[in-house]
Amino acid sequence: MAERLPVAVLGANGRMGSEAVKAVEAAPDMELVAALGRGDALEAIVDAGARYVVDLTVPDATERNVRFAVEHGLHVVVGTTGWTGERLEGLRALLDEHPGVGVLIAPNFALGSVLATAFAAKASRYFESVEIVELHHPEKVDAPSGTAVRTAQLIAANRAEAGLGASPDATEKQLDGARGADVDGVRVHAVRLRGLVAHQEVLLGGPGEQLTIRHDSFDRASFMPGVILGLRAVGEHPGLTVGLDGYLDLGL
Ligand SMILES: NC(=O)C1=CN([C@@H]2O[C@H](COP(=O)(O)OP(=O)(O)OC[C@H]3O[C@@H](n4cnc5c(N)ncnc54)[C@H](OP(=O)(O)O)[C@@H]3O)[C@@H](O)[C@H]2O)C=CC1
Ligand SMILES: O=C(O)C1=N[C@H](C(=O)O)C[C@H](O)C1
Repeated sequence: MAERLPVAVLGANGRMGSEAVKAVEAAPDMELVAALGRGDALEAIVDAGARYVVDLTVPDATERNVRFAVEHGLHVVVGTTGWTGERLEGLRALLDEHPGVGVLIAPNFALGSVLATAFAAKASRYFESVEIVELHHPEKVDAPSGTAVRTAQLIAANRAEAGLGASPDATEKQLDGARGADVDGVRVHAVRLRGLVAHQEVLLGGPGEQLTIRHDSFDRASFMPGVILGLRAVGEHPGLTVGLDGYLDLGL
């Protein structure tokens, strides 16, 4: 039998990390060799013989964790949010110094969400107006969600390619925040509501019509196939990949 992938999970006591621990333990081709929480020394993942790391921590910790893993030659699958353009550039430069190491930064591991984002980006060039509403559980510490930021960036890039600019908006007076956040010219609205897990709607409007592209994660189990897929593929994709779609042939 082939050697099992030795995996360490960071953020192992969190909502996502605890699910990832179970998913790795259940994967026949993987072995969970370390499960670290806040305050545990990162050296433990090296001592445990991990070759793959999953980071599901907090925006303030993820950059340090990922850089540590890359510097030690470990492949990393990252679900944590907070990866600004500047952080990504820094990581790209570090990866150039460590050829062969792969990092996947996946704003969303749910296949339906990855598809919804891809569909929305494609559709956005055919509609005059587009706005994003993301809806999450009230424990979420960041807004807007990483998924919404990524969706807005891809929409803006697709619209720019098609020669389209920002959606029309005659607003002259507003209460602060009433029109949401501006991400690359796309308005993003964040809802935090008890009972929700992770949801997103992209609203596309044209004369006399609306297309809504909605995805719902009702349970964190929805993210686990993507985490496992990422772990199986990351070693075959040296350098930085942003978005699980980078490992999927979506044909879009
Ligand atoms: N890509 C995707 O598909 C998804 C991504 N996410 C993202 O994943 C991240 C985690 O979300 P969630 O699980 O809900 O958050 P939680 O707050 O439940 O979990 C975060 C965990 O990280 C721990 N932690 C903090 N700092 C460190 C550190 N330096 N080393 C190790 N562990 C640390 C925390 O410890 P303590 O409990 O002691 O504070 C906590 O247990 C968020 O950024 C979220 O947006 C969430 C869902 C899906
Ligand atoms: O914090 C969460 O819960 C989620 N975070 C990710 C994000 O910010 O996009 C992914 C998903 O939306 C759940």
